[in-house]
Amino acid sequence: MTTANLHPRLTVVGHPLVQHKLTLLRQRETSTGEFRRLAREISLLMAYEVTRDLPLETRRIETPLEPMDSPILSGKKLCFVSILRAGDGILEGMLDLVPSARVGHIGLYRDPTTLAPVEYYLKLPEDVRSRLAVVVDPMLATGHSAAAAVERVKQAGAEQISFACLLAAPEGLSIMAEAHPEVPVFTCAVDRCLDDHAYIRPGLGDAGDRLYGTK
Ligand SMILES: O=P(O)(O)OC[C@H]1O[C@H](OP(=O)(O)OP(=O)(O)O)[C@H](O)[C@@H]1O
Ligand SMILES: O=c1cc[nH]c(=O)[nH]1
Ligand SMILES: [Mg+2]
Repeated sequence: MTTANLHPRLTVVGHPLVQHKLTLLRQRETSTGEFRRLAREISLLMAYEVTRDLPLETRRIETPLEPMDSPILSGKKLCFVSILRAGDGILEGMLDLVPSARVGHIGLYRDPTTLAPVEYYLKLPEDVRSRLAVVVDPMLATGHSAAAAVERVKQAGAEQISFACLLAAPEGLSIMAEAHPEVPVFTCAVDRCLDDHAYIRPGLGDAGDRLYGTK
């Protein structure tokens, strides 16, 4: 099956630096500090892809030598929405590239038995509706957390929404295609499948635990 069959608006970020860093990130022996650093670097590179279509306008400026009309980002710009807690490992890198972006947080965890997302926190910027909202989480596994987070952002009035993750399972992409087919999804890789505990295989393990050293 090709990736286009899994999701109509899927981008796999194939840049060699991203792919190299993703391999290091996946490795069992990668330390917590190194994992956090790699996730941040990959996210910065992903932010470059995610923002590729931001609209530009022209501003009259003066260089030291003469005036010119030069391109500049137009209107209200970006809001990153992190799905706590592992989303914060992506947020840092995206903010490195776009330091002025607004930030929202959605606290979600997967119920270990039902795997349904349980919401425990929500705070979005008031003007999220006039920004491109980029929902971030390293893992798109069953897809239920991402689908629920995007739904929340839609309820807040946002009309332009993207989702960015490090790894996606085919199952999660199908759920996103069903629930939010118009929302572009960016990932660094589409892995083989989910296992019996809904972990992505081959995957990278538990992203939150690896980012924060909690296991
Ligand atoms: O696609 P899904 O099947 O919904 O799974 C993906 C979710 O699972 C992980 O979070 P987790 O529940 O482990 O919470 P954490 O970030 O607090 O560790 C991950 O960061 C996603 O949010
Ligand atoms: O593989 C997975 C699936 C869900 N959450 C993770 O952190 N890893
Ligand atoms: Mg986790």
